[in-house]
Amino acid sequence: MKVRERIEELEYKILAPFAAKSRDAVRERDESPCDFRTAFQRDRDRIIHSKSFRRLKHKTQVYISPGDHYRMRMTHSLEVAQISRTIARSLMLNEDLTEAIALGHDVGHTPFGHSGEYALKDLIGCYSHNEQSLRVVEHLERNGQGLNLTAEVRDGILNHTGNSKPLTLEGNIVRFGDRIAYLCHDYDDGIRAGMLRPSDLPPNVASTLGTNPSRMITVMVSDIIIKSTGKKEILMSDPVKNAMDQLREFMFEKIYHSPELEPDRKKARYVISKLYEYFMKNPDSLPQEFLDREKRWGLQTTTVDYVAGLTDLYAIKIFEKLFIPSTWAQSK
Ligand SMILES: Nc1nc2c(ncn2[C@H]2C[C@H](O)[C@@H](COP(=O)(O)OP(=O)(O)OP(=O)(O)O)O2)c(=O)[nH]1
Repeated sequence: MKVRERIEELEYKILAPFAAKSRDAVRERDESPCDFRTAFQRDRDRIIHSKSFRRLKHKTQVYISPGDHYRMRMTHSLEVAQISRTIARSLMLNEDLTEAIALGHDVGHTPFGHSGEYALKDLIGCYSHNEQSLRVVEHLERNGQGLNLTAEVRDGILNHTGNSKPLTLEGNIVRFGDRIAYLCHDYDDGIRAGMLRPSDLPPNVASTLGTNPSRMITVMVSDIIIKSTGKKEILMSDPVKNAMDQLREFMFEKIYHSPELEPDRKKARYVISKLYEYFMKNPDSLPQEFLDREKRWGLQTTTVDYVAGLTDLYAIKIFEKLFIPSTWAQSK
């Protein structure tokens, strides 16, 4: 019996009845299974080895061009994976599936975080990073062939945010894991940036979740585990959910929509708009790989794919080269 088959059997013996089982997973296209790794382990590994995942290390979470101790999207994805895996393992759900969804959930994020996303939305009428993440793994990675992931992982990536919920409990864990991770690490980074103090927290947040970021994670994670054990749903108790919602409102006011960060957000939107407009007018300047895809997807989608895939650093570099040639000349 192969190692993978043994793990697949173990999943049936050990995991909760509602856990997703890797033996039942179906890929986009038929493919022979790996001898050692289950389908979900293999999906996780494919995501880790993808270019889009590597680029997350140079994509903004909240602060543009921050110091080394601030989170970028890569660190965010790792923290979402850590939090989500703890919850999955404690509930005897499929940890590998949870990890694959968590690591892949943001691969479609634009440069400059949500500012880049809003810029593209203004330009083309619709753009959602979760839909783009799915597009990346289905149609853009591996020179357009996609990663051929399982339906469970793709569903979790697509539905990690927004109104429709993932079909698996593992996907629903990542929805919570994402929020818990970003609220706590952005709060931590906000303190580091001198934009927040623990004493600024609304009293109900401080008394329910505490004021230390790691304590906040523990409170929310434990609450989900206690509330969801033996259930067919991923739940959070009302008091903790209310405190989490209040923390989110507080973070929007103090950080995500803060006037202090508006100049950076404005610059980011400007860079993205200029790049989009430039490549729409000069498609021949797109890299060959994208030009090849234009025939299938059309110019607008191809330009969006290119601009959305850029890292912050690379977007700035191209912007300077195209629009501020003197800066570009000096940097050479
Ligand atoms: N949701 C949201 N997040 C923002 C905004 N501006 C900055 N951020 C930051 C806060 C978090 O670090 C991160 C949240 O974005 P993500 O793509 O990680 O989460 P997502 O939009 O899927 O979360 P959600 O479903 O809204 O809780 O981006 C904004 O206008 N909306």
